Amino acid sequence: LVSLCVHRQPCDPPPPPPSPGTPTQRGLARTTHTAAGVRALAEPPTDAKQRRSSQEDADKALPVKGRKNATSRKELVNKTESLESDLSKLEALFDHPLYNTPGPAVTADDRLLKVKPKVKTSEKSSLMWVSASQEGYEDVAWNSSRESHPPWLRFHLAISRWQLYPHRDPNMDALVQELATHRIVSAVQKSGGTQLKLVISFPNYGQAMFKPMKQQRDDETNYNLFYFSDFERHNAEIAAFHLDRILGFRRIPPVSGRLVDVVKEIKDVTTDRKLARTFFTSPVGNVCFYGQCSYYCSTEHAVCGRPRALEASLAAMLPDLSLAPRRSWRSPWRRSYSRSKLAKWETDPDYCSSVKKVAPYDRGTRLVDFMDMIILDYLMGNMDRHHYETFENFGNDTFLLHLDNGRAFGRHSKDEPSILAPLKQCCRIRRSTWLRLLLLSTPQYRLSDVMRASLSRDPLHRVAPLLAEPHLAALDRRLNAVLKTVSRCQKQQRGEEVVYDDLPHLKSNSDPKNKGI
Ligand SMILES: Nc1ncnc2c1ncn2[C@@H]1O[C@H](COP(=O)(O)OP(=O)(O)OP(=O)(O)O)[C@@H](O)[C@H]1O
Ligand SMILES: [Mn+2]
Repeated sequence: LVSLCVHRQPCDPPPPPPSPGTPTQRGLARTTHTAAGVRALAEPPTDAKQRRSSQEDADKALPVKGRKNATSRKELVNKTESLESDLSKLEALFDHPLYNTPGPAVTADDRLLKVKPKVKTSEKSSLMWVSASQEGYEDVAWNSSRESHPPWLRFHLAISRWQLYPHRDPNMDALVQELATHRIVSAVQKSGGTQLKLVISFPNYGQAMFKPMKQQRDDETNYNLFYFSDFERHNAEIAAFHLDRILGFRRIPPVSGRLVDVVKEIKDVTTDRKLARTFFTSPVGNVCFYGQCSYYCSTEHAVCGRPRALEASLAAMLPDLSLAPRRSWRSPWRRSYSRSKLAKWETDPDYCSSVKKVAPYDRGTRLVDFMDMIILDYLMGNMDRHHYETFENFGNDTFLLHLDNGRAFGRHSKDEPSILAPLKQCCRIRRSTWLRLLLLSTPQYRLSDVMRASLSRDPLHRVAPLLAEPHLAALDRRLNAVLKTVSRCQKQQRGEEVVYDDLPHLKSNSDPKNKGI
């Protein structure tokens, strides 16, 4: 006990409320991290937990400290070695030709935003952004040279018709670093949507979409909940970005995890009075807030710091709608969002043939782009893709934005076959996607290993792995199910090609038996 007190950090939580507590207390205790330490001891140790636990968790094992430490060191070495091997798999994956084949040439019309030179040639600078400096914001002196642009602006200027950012984007580290560490000068609620989220601003005028941690990372979604009642997960937003990049899509805006001080970085800087009014201190001394939204914005559903530190996901903001309007498309395989009714696609096995006849699914790559999206959703168990968006400027010939992934990674013990219905019914897949999936099913590039490696780079990995091992194992299992679906399609081929050939020059590698591609 003495040792526990000595090692307690000032930011450690106060003890959990007495059990069972009032419903509100129970809810608050759940949203704080008080249960995490206890659970961590029951789980197999991981490298991150080992590092973090050296003080707090090892203290709890005092009587057998010496012996425990010896085992821990060995396990730590093993874990470090296996993470290093996963990281080299990830590097090798991203070096693979399937990630480095040149895409279609990008012309000026294929850029989302254009830097227009000033009309008056008499002026010295070809372009200057000039801002009336506001409190907390930096004075801006960017010109048309790329070097002077902050990471968020480079991100915006690099968005093309085909992807949000290039493979091995030289701007990625700086952009993610900005999300993870830059000073927060403002935080206001984002209107629209069902659950609480904030728009965060940085001194260089960059912005991020903030989603708070609402439940423990490895809490499985209750089986009796309809998917549309599930809480969003901050770690799902983070993991979805990593998965989308590993699949080679690059259609999710970059996301970083961050531990935010809810007082200093939200309450003290917000100009949103409606938000500020919802802050309170919980019975166990944690600072909580709940904001205003159409669901789950009440004291019972507050998000709480520990006592002020709150885990959150911060997604890079897309260019403002006034500069780059987006079009929202209703998914043809949308769920009925009713507790009793089924949607047409659930009862009509020939549903795809009618979809294929109507624009925009009747030409171009829209149908196979849609298949890419549902494959991503199946792998991460996201049933909430009722709509998707595209950039209006690009018309119908463009990639689909995979926004809003907060309801993914809710269950690892169950796979949801209905998410794959479009693939089963249409039997169509891009060759490049299919080949990358085959690659990710081989031991050299195993999906779970490269995901573990990629996620280990997120700042919140230090607190605990972003995805628990059962979620990573589920990715491999689901990947096999996707590949089986494609094989089944090929066997029952009815005169129509299953594989959409977007890589004619890689045709020789398309034999599924040739897995070592
Ligand atoms: N990174 C981003 N940059 C700009 N806008 C975004 C970004 N991510 C999401 N949005 C926009 O904000 C809207 C709401 O975000 P999101 O869908 O993630 O919230 P939500 O509360 O889960 O919404 P819903 O309840 O409708 O599912 C989206 O429809 C999208 O248009
Ligand atoms: Mn949502």
